[in-house]
Amino acid sequence: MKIKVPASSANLGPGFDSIGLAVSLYLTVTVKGAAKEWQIDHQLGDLPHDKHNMIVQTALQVAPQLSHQHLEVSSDIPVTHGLGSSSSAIVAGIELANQLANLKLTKAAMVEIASQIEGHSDNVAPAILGGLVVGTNIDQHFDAVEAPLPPYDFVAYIPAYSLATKKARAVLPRQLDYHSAIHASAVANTLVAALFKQDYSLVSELMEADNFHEQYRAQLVPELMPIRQVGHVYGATTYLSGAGPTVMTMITPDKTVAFIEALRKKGLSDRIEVLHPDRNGVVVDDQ
Ligand SMILES: Nc1ncnc2c1ncn2[C@@H]1O[C@H](COP(=O)(O)OP(=O)(O)OP(=O)(O)O)[C@@H](O)[C@H]1O
Ligand SMILES: N[C@@H](CCO)C(=O)O
Repeated sequence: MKIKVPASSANLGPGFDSIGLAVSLYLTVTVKGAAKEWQIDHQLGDLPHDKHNMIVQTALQVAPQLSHQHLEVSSDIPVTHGLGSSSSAIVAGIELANQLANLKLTKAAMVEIASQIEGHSDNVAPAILGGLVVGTNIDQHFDAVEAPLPPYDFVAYIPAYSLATKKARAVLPRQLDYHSAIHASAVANTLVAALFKQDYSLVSELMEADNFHEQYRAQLVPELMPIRQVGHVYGATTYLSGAGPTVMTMITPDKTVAFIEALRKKGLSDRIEVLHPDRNGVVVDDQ
């Protein structure tokens, strides 16, 4: 059995902790069979190879009775880079428990569990459901609405350094004053309306008008503003993906190549991936 989970790009500017898009990088977990102890084969740096691995920890949280398994994990989602690697691991763990313990969880139930574990739902919801998801936890449950997919390429500029979500949340203010909060929320509300109306010139303006997090995190990700400026030359829209440091640019496909060449000319030499929305979310292949 193989479990495949997409990466996700959260926030899309002002949709802080509430908007996320599943994108075309993947974590794959292959279940090789029963084992004496949990054994996780992977080449993903210093992540644990035993029961302390986040995928196993999550699976055991959902189904504590699971017997030990030998798993093979591969992933092209960079870890601690703002593309939802932890959410993809959590979602893989929930699906692993779901399949091995035959829990028959619906996707909605999986989102509930995953958002409780992750603490916010903007990465886990698209990783499970696929597509562009707007959602929030309220009264102990999760409300999610799937939005139309923007017809754009998503160019991810992935700096070589990593940035833990915890560190990127530590630079945020503890409070916003009342008027600033109302304005920030008004921008986010209008962005959501524009996404559903598929009015992408409005989407572009509002996606770059975040007041919740980007101005505080820009000091940690010096690439954000230069990439946004280059993007403007190509009519593109740029935001900080999740907690960063990945910088995401939403661009008309016929401009993608020229945009990437312009980034390279500016000396931005780190990894670049041209991504597309993933429509499926987590999938299981029984072969
Ligand atoms: N494939 C994986 N297997 C097991 N654990 C993983 C895997 N990928 C990520 N993790 C865990 O998730 C942690 C990274 O989480 P973090 O929230 O800081 O970054 P991120 O999820 O990549 O970024 P963001 O939440 O901003 O999109 C890693 O330190 C590791 O503990
Ligand atoms: N919304 C989250 C995503 C990262 O987990 C943040 O920006 O901190």
